[in-house]
Amino acid sequence: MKNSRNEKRSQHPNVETQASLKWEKGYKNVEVFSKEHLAVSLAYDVAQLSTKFTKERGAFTVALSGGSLIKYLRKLVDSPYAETIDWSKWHVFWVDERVVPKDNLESNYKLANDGFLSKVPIPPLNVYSIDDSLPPDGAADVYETTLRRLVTSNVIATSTNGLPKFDLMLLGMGPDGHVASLFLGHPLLNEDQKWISFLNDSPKQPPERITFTFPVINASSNVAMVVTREFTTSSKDGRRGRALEQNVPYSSDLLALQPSIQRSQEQTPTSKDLLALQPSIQRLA
Ligand SMILES: O=C(O)[C@H](O)[C@@H](O)[C@H](O)[C@H](O)COP(=O)(O)O
Repeated sequence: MKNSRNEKRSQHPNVETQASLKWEKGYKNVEVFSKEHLAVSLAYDVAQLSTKFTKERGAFTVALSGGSLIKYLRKLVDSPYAETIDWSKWHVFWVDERVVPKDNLESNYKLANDGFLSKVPIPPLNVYSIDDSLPPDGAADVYETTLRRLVTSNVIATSTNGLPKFDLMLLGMGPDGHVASLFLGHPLLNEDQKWISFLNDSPKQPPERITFTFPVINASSNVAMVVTREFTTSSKDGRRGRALEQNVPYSSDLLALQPSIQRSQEQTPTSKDLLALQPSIQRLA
């Protein structure tokens, strides 16, 4: 996210800007936070974007991932954001979802609803969960149809190449470098026609999922990768270790993730780079 934001953040009384570190290698868009400061800064940034897009477009489209991201949204449900954000303009989506009933503990919808959505007044019709009565292929098709309808009605903006352009995507990154449900070596990494695809063989449980594809992720106006875990360098089958040693081949995809990175023509971090951040993260945690 942009450098000027740090100045703005420092005007906010709750934000301790000195608690974040810029990574020495000079990736302008990578910041390392203590866990508490991450939650404070994330809330501040999301609120800023909510105000901007609500004013510009009359809507704010946010796509969530699962994982630990949800607990780092916790400051948004407190004062001042609970009262100042225009929640009625929010439209919430999932970048990936496990194809399980919505009340199942594995459901990303349930995770987000319990930890965040149930605590803020977003209109229920603006929360786009999957149809959990369908198998993965059907659920993916229905979700894509919903996105197309919302693009047509301009609730979701459109990129110059006709893709849905979400105002904000909040992504995590798994220990093997996966984002959304796009896993290293999986054929779905190359999907460039569908907006939403499905898999029955996710290496991470549960196996049945739907996921945004890379073209849709890369078309987003803003992407925040909220990475709070340690990356493993070895696993029983050695797969994770190899992924990290090979500098996970997401680099070009990640390069496209943030328009600001593209503009500055800087290198963007891969999973291996994020692994190198761990000492700093541990220092601040
Ligand atoms: O459905 C899922 O499995 C999650 O959406 C997953 O893709 C998650 O975002 C990453 O694994 C990061 O998870 P952590 O933030 O917990 O590391």
